[in-house]
Amino acid sequence: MTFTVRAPASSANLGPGFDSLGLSVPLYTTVRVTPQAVTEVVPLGADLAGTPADERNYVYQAMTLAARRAGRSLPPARIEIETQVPLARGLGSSAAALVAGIVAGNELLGGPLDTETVLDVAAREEGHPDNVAPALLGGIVVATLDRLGTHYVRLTPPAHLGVTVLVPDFELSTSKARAVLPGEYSRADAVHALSHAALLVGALAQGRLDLLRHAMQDYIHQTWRAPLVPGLSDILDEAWRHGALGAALSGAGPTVLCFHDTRHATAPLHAYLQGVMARSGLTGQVMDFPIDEAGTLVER
Ligand SMILES: Nc1ncnc2c1ncn2[C@@H]1O[C@H](COP(=O)(O)OP(=O)(O)OP(=O)(O)O)[C@@H](O)[C@H]1O
Ligand SMILES: N[C@@H](CCO)C(=O)O
Repeated sequence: MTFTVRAPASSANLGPGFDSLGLSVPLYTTVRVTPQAVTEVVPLGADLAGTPADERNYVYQAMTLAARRAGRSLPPARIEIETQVPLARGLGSSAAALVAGIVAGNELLGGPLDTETVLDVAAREEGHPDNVAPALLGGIVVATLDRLGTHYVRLTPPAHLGVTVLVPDFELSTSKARAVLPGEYSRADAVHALSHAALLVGALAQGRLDLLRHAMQDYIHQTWRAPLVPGLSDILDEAWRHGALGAALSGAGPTVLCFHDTRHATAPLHAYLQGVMARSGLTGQVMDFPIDEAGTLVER
């Protein structure tokens, strides 16, 4: 019996919540599984043309992670993969592929893993839970990973909170964007980061949209990554003047995320972001989204 798994994109960090905070964005990676006598892996669409059409594919590898955690072997199947999530742009394409694959593998095995275990397998594979947790659970999730498990709180998005993303037309791999980060930080930077991350989670939990732009300040990763993303510094400093409630580098970039109030038109923010792109010599897309609340879904 064929089944389909749909996992959403995500935006990690939200400024100071490095490796620990993220939200779910309604662009989807879809994995369609049909049990059959031999395994076939079929990436569909131009965006996945560069990904392996065999068992080396990241989605298939993720399916085997579910089997390994369950202590079973994966039955053969035809696995078709499609995505709306732009690759290597800071919108969690690898997390969507990973979560969709683990959930698909679990489903193919008859569901031996519960949601907490699926999340833990995904977070351990990615190394941090900030994309995989919202991809699996939807909404806004704050999470941490330790030797005992992946611990999280899922927040229902505050009323009137919408997302505007600027997605540049160039790729930036997470590994490259992590390589520019320092190995150590001063106590002042640590205190700045934890106080802002804590304030941000409190502001999101209480719907304090007025606090977002203050709480989203970050020196842990954005400062170091700014040279890789033309226009980022300007947007972080100025987007609030054009209607953004706060701004951050999305994941490892190069996408930039702004929060907006859904009661107000976003045309001035779009015009500003298009202007930054033009001044920075970039092309790309500016799009508005609600925050996805469903997370990963299985349909039979
Ligand atoms: N649907 C998919 N099928 C196979 N491989 C995929 C799929 N989606 C993503 N990938 C792999 O993940 C890589 C992108 O991962 P990377 O961590 O660099 O960026 P990202 O996840 O899009 O962004 P970020 O982690 O910053 O949010 C792609 O180059 C590809 O190798
Ligand atoms: N927290 C991660 C997200 C991208 O995987 C980073 O910023 O490197």
